[in-house]
Amino acid sequence: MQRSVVVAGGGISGLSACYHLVRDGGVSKVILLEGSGRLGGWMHSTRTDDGAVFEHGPRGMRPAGLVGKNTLCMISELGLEGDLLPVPRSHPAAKNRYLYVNKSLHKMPSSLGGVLRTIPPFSRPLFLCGLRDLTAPRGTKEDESVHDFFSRRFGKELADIVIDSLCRGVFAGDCRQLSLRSCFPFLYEAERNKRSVVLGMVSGGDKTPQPDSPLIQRSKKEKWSQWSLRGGMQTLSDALEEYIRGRGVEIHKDTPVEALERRAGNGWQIKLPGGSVAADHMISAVPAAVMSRLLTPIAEPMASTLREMSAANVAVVNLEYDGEVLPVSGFGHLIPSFEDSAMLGIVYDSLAFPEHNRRGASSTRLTVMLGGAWFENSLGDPNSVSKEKLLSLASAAAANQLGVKEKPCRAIVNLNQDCIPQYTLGHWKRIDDLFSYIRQHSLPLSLIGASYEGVSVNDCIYNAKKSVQRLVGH
Ligand SMILES: Cc1cc2nc3c(=O)[nH]c(=O)nc-3n(C[C@H](O)[C@H](O)[C@H](O)COP(=O)(O)OP(=O)(O)OC[C@H]3O[C@@H](n4cnc5c(N)ncnc54)[C@H](O)[C@@H]3O)c2cc1C
Ligand SMILES: C=Cc1c2[nH]c(c1C)Cc1[nH]c(c(CCC(=O)O)c1C)Cc1[nH]c(c(C)c1CCC(=O)O)Cc1[nH]c(c(C)c1C=C)C2
Repeated sequence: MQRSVVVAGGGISGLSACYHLVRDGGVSKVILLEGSGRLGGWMHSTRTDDGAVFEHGPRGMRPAGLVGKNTLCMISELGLEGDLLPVPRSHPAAKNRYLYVNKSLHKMPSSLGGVLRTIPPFSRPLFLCGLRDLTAPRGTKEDESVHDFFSRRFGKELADIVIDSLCRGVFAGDCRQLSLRSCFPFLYEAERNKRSVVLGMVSGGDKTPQPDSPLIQRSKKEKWSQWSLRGGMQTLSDALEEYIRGRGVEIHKDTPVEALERRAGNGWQIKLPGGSVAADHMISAVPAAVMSRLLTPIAEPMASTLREMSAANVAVVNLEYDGEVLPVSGFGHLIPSFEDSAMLGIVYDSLAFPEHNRRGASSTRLTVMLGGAWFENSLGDPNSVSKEKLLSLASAAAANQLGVKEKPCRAIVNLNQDCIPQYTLGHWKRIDDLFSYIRQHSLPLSLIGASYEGVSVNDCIYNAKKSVQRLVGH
C-alpha cells in the first residue's frame, strides 16, 4: 500500500486523481498542492449576478465513447445528474457547424445530400475525398503531420480547409505541425489495421468493454451530442473539490511546488514556499513545462524531453449582446488559417446552452477565440498584448463575420497562456521515453494531465483514473 501521495496541480486532472485515490482506496494520505488561488485549472466559469454563465475554458463535453461514458459515471457518483444540460443530436447546435471562408459563412454538410453535391467553399463533392481514401495506399511512416495524412488520403483541399479548421477548433494548433498519431490515434490505427479511414469507421470503433449505467442509457436514448452543467463546467470541479475535501484530502491552494528532492530510501521531499512536505509517491498533474523545471537536474533526460513539449496561448473573449442577434443557428464557426491566422473561431454559446443566458431580457452570448499556434506571429508577445486590443479584434470579428454590429453589453477578456498542449510530430516517442524512464528508474512518480495523452476533459479524467488504478494495483 502507498502510504502518502502528493498530487501536484488542482486542475481537472489533479482533482480526478484525488477523487479516485480516496474513492478507490489503497492510500493512507492524500495531499493536493495547487499553485494558484483556485482549483479547476482551465475549467473556469464566471457566474454573474443576473444568472449568466461565461466559460473561459471548456464548454461542452461529449458523452460518447469509453472516456465520455467514464465521465458520465463520475457525474452520477457526484450527484450532478440534476445539473446536466444535454444537447440532443437533432438540435441545431449539434447539427450545424460553420466555416468562415472567403469572407462568408458556409454550413458544413451534415447529411448524405451535402457530401454528394458540390457545395462552397469546396470545388468538388466531398464524397470524392472518401473514394480517394478507399483507394489510397497504406502509410508507412511512424508518424506524420495531420495535414500530410489528410492530404495523402483525402486530398489537399479538404486538408487545407476542413482539417486546418478542425485542428484550430480542438488544439488551437497548426495541422502542419501536429502529429496524426498523437492527436487522432484512432485514425492512425484505422489506416494501419483497415488500410482506410472510411473502412476503419464503417467496421466499428472501440472494441474495449464500455461502462454502462442508467445515465449512459439515458444519454443514448435521448441521443445526446454534448452536455454541460447548470452553473457551467466549473460545477464539476467545484463538486470534485467538495467531494475530496469531505473525504479527508488535504487541500493547499496558493502552494506551488517549487522543487523536488529524492528522499533517502524512496519517495520525495517536495519544496513549497516557506516549507516542504514528504510523500511516498507524487502524481504530477501540472503542465509538462512546469514538470520539466521540477525535474531539473534530478532527472535531466526527462526534463529535457518535457522541455520539447509546447503549449499554445489562446485569448478567450466572452461577449454578451442584448436580444437575439445571430443570423444563423448552430454550434459556432471556425476560420481556416489561410483566411485569418489570428482568429480561430467563434462559439455561439447561447444557442447550445440558453440556460446560461441571463435572467429576464433576451441575450446572445458568444465566445471569440484568438491566437493559438499563431499567437506570437499575429498578435505579438502575449505578455504585452492589451485586453483592449483583444476585445476590439473580437468585437470586429463578430461584426464582420456574423453581422453583429451592436456594441456588446458585457465583455470578459482572458489571455490563457500555454493553455492547450501541442502534440507535435514525435509526441508519441517523447511519451514513450518519459514513461520508460520512470519505469527503468523506479521513480515514485505518475504523469497525468492534458500535456500527455489527450487534451479533452474526458481524456484528462480517464487518464487520471487509469493512473491511480495502476498506482494502487487495481
Ligand atoms: C479555451 C479552452 C477551451 C477548451 N474547450 C474544451 C472543450 O470544449 N471540451 C473539452 O473537453 N476540453 C476543452 N478544453 C481542454 C481542457 O479544458 C483542458 O485540456 C483541461 O482542462 C486540462 O486540465 P489539466 O488538469 O490537465 O490541466 P490544467 O487545467 O492546466 O491544471 C493544471 C493545474 O496545475 C497548477 N499548477 C501549475 N504549476 C504548478 C505548481 N508548480 N505547483 C502546483 N500547481 C501548479 C495550475 O494552476 C493548474 O490549476 C479547452 C481548453 C481551453 C484552454
Ligand atoms: C476556436 C478554438 C477552439 C474552440 N474550442 C477549442 C478551441 C481551441 C478547444 C476544444 N474544443 C473541443 C475540445 C475537446 C475535444 C474532444 O476530443 O472532445 C477542445 C480541447 C470540442 C470540439 N470543438 C469543435 C470540435 C470539432 C470539437 C471536437 C468534438 C466534437 O466534435 O464535438 C469545433 C469548434 N471548437 C470551437 C469552435 C468555434 C468550433 C466549431 C464550430 C472553439
